Amino acid sequence: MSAHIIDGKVFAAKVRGLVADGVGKLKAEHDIVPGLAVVLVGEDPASQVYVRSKGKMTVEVGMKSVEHRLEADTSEADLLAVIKSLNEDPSIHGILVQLPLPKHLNEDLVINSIDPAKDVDGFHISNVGLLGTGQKSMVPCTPLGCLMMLRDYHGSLSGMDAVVIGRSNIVGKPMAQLLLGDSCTVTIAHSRTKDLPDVVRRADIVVAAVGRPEMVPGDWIKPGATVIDVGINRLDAPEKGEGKTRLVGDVHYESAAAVAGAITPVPGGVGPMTIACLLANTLTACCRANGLSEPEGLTA
Ligand SMILES: Nc1nc2c(c(=O)[nH]1)N[C@@H](CN(C=O)c1ccc(C(=O)N[C@@H](CCC(=O)O)C(=O)O)cc1)CN2
Repeated sequence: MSAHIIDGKVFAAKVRGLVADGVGKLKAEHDIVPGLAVVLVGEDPASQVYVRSKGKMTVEVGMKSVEHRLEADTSEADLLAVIKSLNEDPSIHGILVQLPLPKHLNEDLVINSIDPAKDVDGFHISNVGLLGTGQKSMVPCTPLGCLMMLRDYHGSLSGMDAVVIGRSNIVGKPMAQLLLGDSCTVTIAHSRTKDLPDVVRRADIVVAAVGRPEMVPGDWIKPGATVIDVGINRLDAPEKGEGKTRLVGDVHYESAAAVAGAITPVPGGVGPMTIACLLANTLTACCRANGLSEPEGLTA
């Protein structure tokens, strides 16, 4: 058996197309342009790439893009002042602080200083609480992207057994809430879970978000299950040349693809959906801020 490959690049392009349509309609009917501000502190190379991509794609879908690049030693007070000015700026509907932040900054404090209505990452404690209680919220981009791919592939997820491996605030916990919201029976597994292979073997849906390269082998996967690999791990690849690297997920792709019904690759799976969902969330935030109906198919 060979799994269906869920192509995140193609799916993300479709989502960005829907966002661009929504942005065009807002402009034509209401003369409103959604604005997204991204704040980057420091020079983490991967973060710089993601922030550049976010800015480029924001402009491509017709939105206003603002970038604040701050020095690595920026004080908490200065960062909070930037966020305050963005909270008060009516042309900005979405604010995102790129993570990870340098160690001297308190991530929770910084995130919770963002206006929850503009918190397009869905990390603010108010949005976490709203999602956890099944109320309308901003939903974290990576789990939202996973949910969209699962719904697109399966239609209804109702009654399916889902295992989320990983309990981070950014992916594992919100992913579990979203699957619960779609009536899955959800298990959150983590480093202390007993008999992890057996737990995973029971699942119709496996979401791997642990950050450990190729930790989940194919013989943990139930035949026909759907595997969503959130991991992005960079390994040395001397076979490609000196200093070269290759990306792998948290799932051992070849062995898992041999038994799964469907699987997301790395790269080209969940990753591209993260930025597409950020744009979708910005459009949603803009519609909500203006009392307009939300775009269809772009929210949880
Ligand atoms: N404030 C936030 N910070 C971070 C988030 C987030 O959602 N909000 N997520 C990640 C980084 N991230 C976006 O910010 C992100 C990660 C990966 C990709 C992606 O498209 N990956 C590609 C591979 C890219 C590569 O070659 O490195 C793929 O998987 O195909 C997009 C966005 C942490 N920080």
